[in-house]
Parts: sequence; structure tokens; C-alpha cells
Amino acid sequence: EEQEEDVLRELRLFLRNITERLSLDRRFKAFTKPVDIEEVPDYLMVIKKPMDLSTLLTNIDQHKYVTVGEFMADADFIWKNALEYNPDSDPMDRNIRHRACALKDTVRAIIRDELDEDFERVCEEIRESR
Ligand SMILES: CC(=O)c1nc(NC(=O)[C@H]2CNCCN2)sc1-c1cc(O)cc(O)c1
Repeated sequence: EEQEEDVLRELRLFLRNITERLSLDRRFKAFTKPVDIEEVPDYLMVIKKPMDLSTLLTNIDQHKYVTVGEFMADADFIWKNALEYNPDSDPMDRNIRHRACALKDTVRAIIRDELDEDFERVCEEIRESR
């Protein structure tokens, strides 16, 4: 009902704010757009579920996420994919892995500091009721 739509609207505002802040952080430039398959032709042979910050934003606008947990599961693919595609001691690999770990820690720190547990519980109640 109306109250549920108010909660989900607030969830989308919260998730957009996080995603936009991450997209502005220069450390995460490589994660802002889908990997360019012309640039990295073997990428889709290695990575089964590509994800990036612009796709998170599109998903939010398409009402894909009903809880913060669902958003985090997709956000986690961004850094997990980068660790998987960049396993070597190559300086480029190390650099991307460092940024992937920074992205993982930054998302978790923002959620821990800014998400009210009661709000997430209400979102999970809505998800279970659907
Ligand atoms: C996002 C990601 O995981 C990524 N990984 C890369 N790794 C490499 O190029 C390593 C792979 N091992 C051998 C030495 N090269 S390039 C790259 C990337 C960065 C961008 O700014 C845009 C983009 O489309 C893709």
C-alpha cells in the first residue's frame, strides 16, 4: 500500500546516493561503466555476471531492489569480478585489486554507518510479503 511505496522510495534515494558517491570517487573510475568488450575481449569468457556502478543506478531506477541486501549482492559483483579477472602479480592487476578491495570496504562502511537496521527490516518484511 502507500506506506510500502514510501519505504521503497526512501530505499531508492538511499541507494542512489551511495551509488553516486562511489561513482564520483576517482579510485573507482574503472568500475563506473560496463567493461568495454572491445578493450578487454576475453572478459566475458572469465566473468559470468558483469556489474558496474552505472548498471546499479539503472537497476535502482527500474525498482529492481526491495532491500539493501539485494543491492549489496549486485554491488559485490563489481569488486569480486575485478579480483577474479585480475589475479596476477602484474602491476595493473595489483592496482585494480587494490581498488576493488577499497570499493568493498567503502560500500560496507557506508552501509554500517548510514543504514538504520529497523529500516532494512521493514524492507525485508515488504519483500517477504510480495
Ligand atoms: C574493470 C576491470 O576489471 C579491468 N581489469 C583490467 N585488467 C587488465 O587490464 C589486466 C588483466 N591482466 C593482465 C594485465 N591487464 S582492465 C579493466 C578495465 C579498466 C577500465 O578502466 C575500463 C574497463 O572497461 C576495464
